[in-house]
Amino acid sequence: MADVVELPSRLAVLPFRNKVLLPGAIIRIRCTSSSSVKLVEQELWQREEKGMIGILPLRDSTETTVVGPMLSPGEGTDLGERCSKSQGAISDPHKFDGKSQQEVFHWHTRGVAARALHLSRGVEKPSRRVTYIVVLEGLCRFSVQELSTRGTYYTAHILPLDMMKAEMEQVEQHPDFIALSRQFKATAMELISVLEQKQKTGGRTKVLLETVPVHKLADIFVASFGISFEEQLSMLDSVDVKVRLSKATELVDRHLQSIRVAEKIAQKVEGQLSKSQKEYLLRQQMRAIKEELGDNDDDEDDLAALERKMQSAGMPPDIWKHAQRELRRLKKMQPQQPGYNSSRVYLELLADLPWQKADEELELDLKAAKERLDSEHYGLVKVKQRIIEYLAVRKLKPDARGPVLCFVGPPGVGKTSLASSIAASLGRKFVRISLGGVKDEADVRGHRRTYIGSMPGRLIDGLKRVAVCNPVMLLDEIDKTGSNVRGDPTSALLEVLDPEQNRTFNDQYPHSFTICFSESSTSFFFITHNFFIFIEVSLGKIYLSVPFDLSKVIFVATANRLQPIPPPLLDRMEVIELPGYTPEEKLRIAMRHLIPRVLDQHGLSSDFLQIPEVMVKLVIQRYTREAGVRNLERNLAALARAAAVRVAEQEHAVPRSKDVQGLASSLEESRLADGAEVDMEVIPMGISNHGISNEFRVTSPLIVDEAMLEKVLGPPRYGDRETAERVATPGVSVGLVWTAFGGEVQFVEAAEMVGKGDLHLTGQLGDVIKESAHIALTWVNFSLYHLFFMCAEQKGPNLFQSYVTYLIFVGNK
Ligand SMILES: Nc1ncnc2c1ncn2[C@@H]1O[C@H](COP(=O)(O)OP(=O)(O)OP(=O)(O)O)[C@@H](O)[C@H]1O
Repeated sequence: MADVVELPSRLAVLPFRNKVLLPGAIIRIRCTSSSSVKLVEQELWQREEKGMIGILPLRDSTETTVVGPMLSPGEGTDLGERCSKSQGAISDPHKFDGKSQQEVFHWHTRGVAARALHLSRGVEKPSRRVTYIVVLEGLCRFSVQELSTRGTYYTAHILPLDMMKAEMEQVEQHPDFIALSRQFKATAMELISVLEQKQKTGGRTKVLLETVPVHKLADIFVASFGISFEEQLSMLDSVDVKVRLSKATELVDRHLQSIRVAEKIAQKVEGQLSKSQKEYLLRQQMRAIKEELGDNDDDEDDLAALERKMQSAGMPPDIWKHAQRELRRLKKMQPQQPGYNSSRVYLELLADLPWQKADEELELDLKAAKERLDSEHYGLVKVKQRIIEYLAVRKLKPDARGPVLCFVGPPGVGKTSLASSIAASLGRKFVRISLGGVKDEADVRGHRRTYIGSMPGRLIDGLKRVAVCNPVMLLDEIDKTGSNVRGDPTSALLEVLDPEQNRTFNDQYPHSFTICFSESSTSFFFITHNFFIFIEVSLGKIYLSVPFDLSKVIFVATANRLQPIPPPLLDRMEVIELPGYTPEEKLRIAMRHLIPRVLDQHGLSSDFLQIPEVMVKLVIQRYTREAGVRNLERNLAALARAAAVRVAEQEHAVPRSKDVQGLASSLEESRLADGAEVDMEVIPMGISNHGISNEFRVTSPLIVDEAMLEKVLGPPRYGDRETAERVATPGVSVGLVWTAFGGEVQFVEAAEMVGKGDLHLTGQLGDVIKESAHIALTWVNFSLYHLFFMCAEQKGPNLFQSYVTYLIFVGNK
């Protein structure tokens, strides 16, 4: 950009309607009107050196205000070299062709000389009209002294307005100018930084700031952003560089502020947009997940469904209030928020608990109950009698505080099935809570709600499963609970069943259970006064108390042994012992109950399999050693499975009716005789599955014999011969022991070893047994014997005798 531009005294003038070209600005225009095409052609296109033209703003004459000297070139197309010094207006200077004469335009008296940087010529088809595209660069200001026409376009006699170099240098020294230019540059720099952040450009503009004289920069900056025509004109008229700088500073600053405000608004809008977009995206994802899970019921709002479920759960009013409070909290939470899930699970639990739902108790028919017990269980006369008494009391006083029955006996003696018979007699649902192996207190009490994956205790879970508040609840294997660092479940059960611990709650026999929620507790925990249970659950810092009426539940407990049950818990229950069965009783149970049940379970009947008494006896003697009948049942089931395979493997035949048989046989015969093709008659096989199963051709039932026993059950595991054989060995004696599995014969083996004369006892022996061995040794007064014991836990006086016998035997040998 040249510092000072030499201007001719006359320039062809291109009118800019409501537009200004400022010095330093570059503009690309398309010339289509005949006058401008002519101007470009003659002044720029046909010249060898780069031409220069004047750009003069032209204002629509909507008002009478005169901006500057006006020219009234008259009407018509060819104005010739006529010129006029009078001020006035022109009718559409672009339309010298005389097409429109209505509009009046006012020429501005100051313009900008412009140099063509680029020219391109085009011919429109099919009119063959010539057009030009011109890239112009604004050079310097001029004032119009005189305007005249040359052919179809205007020319102007002009005077340059820019200062000469020396003059400019002088102004540049002026403190006002220095201050103004500093201020302008600072504002311009700020604008550049803002634009840089937005558009990541601005490097080039910064260079301009350092290299281009500041009075030119003012024009360049103002020209680069949109301002009103009036402002553009005012900028054009600012010939004084100080005025120009201050105006430019003002305009740049205003532009800067407007960018900042726009940015703020944009950020706000963008924030709102991105939030709503995020929500939209999440909802879309949620919908997709639901669809994937097959849970695409969009209309069903989860929480609304939960609320409906809670409403229909029949909670007592105070619990309903508490649940509503919790639901309100949940509604305010985001699903991703910690605690949302546990809160939700908790409410689901409250909604699922059978607060009021109870099975209607049948009118208790004691005779029917007795018959049922007899039909389902062999023997157990005293036990059945006690159950009938229990039921009779309940019949007379349904809300009577009855004891918790506890069936104690070896495995497989019918404890569970007796409890289930009680439920059936009362017409109530039966739920079994297995306490075997429960070592964590939280298993019974439930987990803290603050614990991720927390669950209610087994009792509450059982109630949820059975979905009625008056089931018969079997606390199975109550003696099998152990303790560890996480607490003692037995103590929790004690709180459930021991009235002594909760005397403060109710001296009378209470009829409601309470679940309390407290932070102090480790989890759900039960404090009971008979049927009062308090379950404590932590809920952050909020203490809650939710009572649950469990008075309608009938508790029955089972245990294999009495010893592990803590005396206070034992006191709370009425123990009914089931000592186990003799072989004869087992035989009766097998013949009357087990075999029919096993056959039925395997889809068989006595037509397919028969197990004679003598074989059952053998199974009892040789394949089982138990107080109950569980293994016996298992062995019988193995025989039934073997028989089922055999029957299923047998070829089955669909019996033919007499007619069909006759027809078929005649067809078969004729076919065989002639060797010709026979039209086959298709007989529809409308036979149900049941029908087919009855069509097995059973020639004769399978009768279990000794060979089959060995084939199916393997070689005998226990035998009479074993005892005789073993005691024939020197140093082996027989002792009687009683374990959880019933009475058993155990072998005691002593062996003499070379050594110092110590007594070594091997195996897992209890203190009583160890003591017996030492007493025996002292008594016999022998020095060194080694005993081998084959049982794990044994006791009883007979072992002592065995030791003595064989210590003497070994010593005398
Ligand atoms: N006296 C009996 N009459 C008929 N069937 C019996 C008798 N005693 C036990 N049974 C049967 O033996 C099987 C095992 O009984 P059950 O499961 O009730 O034993 P349990 O004493 O509860 O054992 P565990 O202590 O292992 O739980 C059941 O099929 C049951 O019907």
